[in-house]
Amino acid sequence: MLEQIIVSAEQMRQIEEQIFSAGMPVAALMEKAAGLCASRVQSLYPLSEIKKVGILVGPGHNGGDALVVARELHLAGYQVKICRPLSKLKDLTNTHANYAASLKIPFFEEIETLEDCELIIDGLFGFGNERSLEGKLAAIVNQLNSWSKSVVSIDLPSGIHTDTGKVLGTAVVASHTFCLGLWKRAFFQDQALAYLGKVERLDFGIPPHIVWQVIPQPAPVQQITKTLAQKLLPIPRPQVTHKYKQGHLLLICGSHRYAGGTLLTALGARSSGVGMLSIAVPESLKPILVSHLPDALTIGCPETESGAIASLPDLAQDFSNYDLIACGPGLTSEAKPIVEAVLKAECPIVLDADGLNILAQLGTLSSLGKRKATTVLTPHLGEFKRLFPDIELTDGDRITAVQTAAQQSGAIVLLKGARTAIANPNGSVWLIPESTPALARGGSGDVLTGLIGGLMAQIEAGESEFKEEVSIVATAAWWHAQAGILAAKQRTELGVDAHTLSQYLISVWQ
Ligand SMILES: NC(=O)C1=CN([C@@H]2O[C@H](COP(=O)(O)OP(=O)(O)OC[C@H]3O[C@@H](n4cnc5c(N)ncnc54)[C@H](O)[C@@H]3O)[C@@H](O)[C@H]2O)[C@@H](O)CC1
Ligand SMILES: Nc1ncnc2c1ncn2[C@@H]1O[C@H](COP(=O)(O)OP(=O)(O)O)[C@@H](O)[C@H]1O
Ligand SMILES: [K+]
Repeated sequence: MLEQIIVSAEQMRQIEEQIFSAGMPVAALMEKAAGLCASRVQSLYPLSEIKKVGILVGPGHNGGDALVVARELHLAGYQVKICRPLSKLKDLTNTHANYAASLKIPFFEEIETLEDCELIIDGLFGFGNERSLEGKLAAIVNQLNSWSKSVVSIDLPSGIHTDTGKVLGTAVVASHTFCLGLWKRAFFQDQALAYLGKVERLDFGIPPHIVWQVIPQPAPVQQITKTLAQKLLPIPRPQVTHKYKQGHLLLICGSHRYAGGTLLTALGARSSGVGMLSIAVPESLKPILVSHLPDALTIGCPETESGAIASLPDLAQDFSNYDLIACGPGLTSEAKPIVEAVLKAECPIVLDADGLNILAQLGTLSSLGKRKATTVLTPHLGEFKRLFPDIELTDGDRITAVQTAAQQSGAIVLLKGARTAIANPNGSVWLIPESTPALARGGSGDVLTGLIGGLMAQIEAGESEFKEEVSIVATAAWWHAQAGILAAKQRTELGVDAHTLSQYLISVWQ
């Protein structure tokens, strides 16, 4: 459960405070957290493989953690050296420094003394870091980065802002980061990814009731996990069911110019397992759709001169037949009347690509909250800026930006990126913990739109009471990312074209 929660620096500080005021000694908690760091370091970098470890110690409790690690590694037989650039230390950190010195672990002020070390432990700053690294400290970090050594950062790479993930002047480029206690927001911010390396959370035993004293339950910012995604999947299906009970999705997409995107959206939808898939496309695209998706009901629509959808025929006009409509990929800007009509539907809708661009032109964003059913918007950053020109990404903070966008628009907003973020109008946010740059390819977003539509349609049609749509959207995004990861593992990062991606979706669950 705690694995799912994502906190800000302020919330972590308050949780820590509650633990201390309940009687846990500060030094004991540090011993637990840093003790875990020390044993993880020993399993990742066993003494049989490396001997010399340099420890970078800052003035606060992050430095205290580093000194505990220094002590443990020294006692285990590693050759440990400490670089402590600042003389003034917090009391507890100072006590650990005195003990380490009594063990004859050498202390230095200059980072150069660590150059012959095979591994560096970065305990300069943790979640207390808010100011920019300047002067001597910046020089130390830059020197360390220039060596390209293995670096384990305790809690956060020093110099990374805990909430926004912004680089404060400069920051340590870690090979591993051990996040202590609870996941912090920076781990889900695109701009921090290049600094984090491999990440893991070290659970030092925070009592859940203390967490809930500080943050509301359910946690406003959470990550989607495999367990949760699996739980939200509409399987097993009931024994007695039929196709319309398993969700009827209407896709409205495509134009002469963008036939491929239509196919990819449809393939994404098909892989969701949706009971019935109807696809409204320009008439001339019908043969190609039918040849690739014989299982779908393809509805040919009258076309404009340039091959965009001009109007919707009866079959695609009576929206009451559908559990959900996904609309947008490949429409071109000519399909304005189509998007206007879709916005009037009484069922939930998903808008992507040209659907979003048209929505931005219509200027009706603020009326989405008045729709009877849920609206899901799935912009990448460019579309996001067009849709929400007033929302600034202050300090590059994508999490707050998407949260604001959902609250402003009354829609579920999914902001695509290396770490996709999904926000609900009530303020809650879901984050996708891992993905792959293999997905940075034309068409992978189309696959996602279809998948979200197909999965949501099944949930809408289903009998389950639990229909928290934002978590279904997050499940689809998690699934999409996992398919990318799996495909990249088997085919390299170059082998994950969008069509291949759609074929890998179901393998995620096999
Ligand atoms: N999560 C938890 O509950 C636990 C946290 N512990 C450790 O405690 C850390 C937080 O400790 P602190 O609150 O002491 O904070 P930090 O150790 O992150 O550092 C804060 C200190 O550095 C100074 N400082 C911050 N940025 C600076 C800059 N750019 N230039 C110069 N000085 C700067 C501050 O004035 C303050 O004195 C965590 O990251 C973690 O490593 C563990 O010891 C125990 C459990
Ligand atoms: N560096 C990256 N790491 C992980 N996922 C990425 C990365 N770049 C893009 N993606 C994912 O790929 C998809 C791209 O979607 P989009 O920009 O709409 O492309 P398209 O319109 O060509 O389909 C999104 O789901 C996004 O999250
Ligand atoms: K650190």
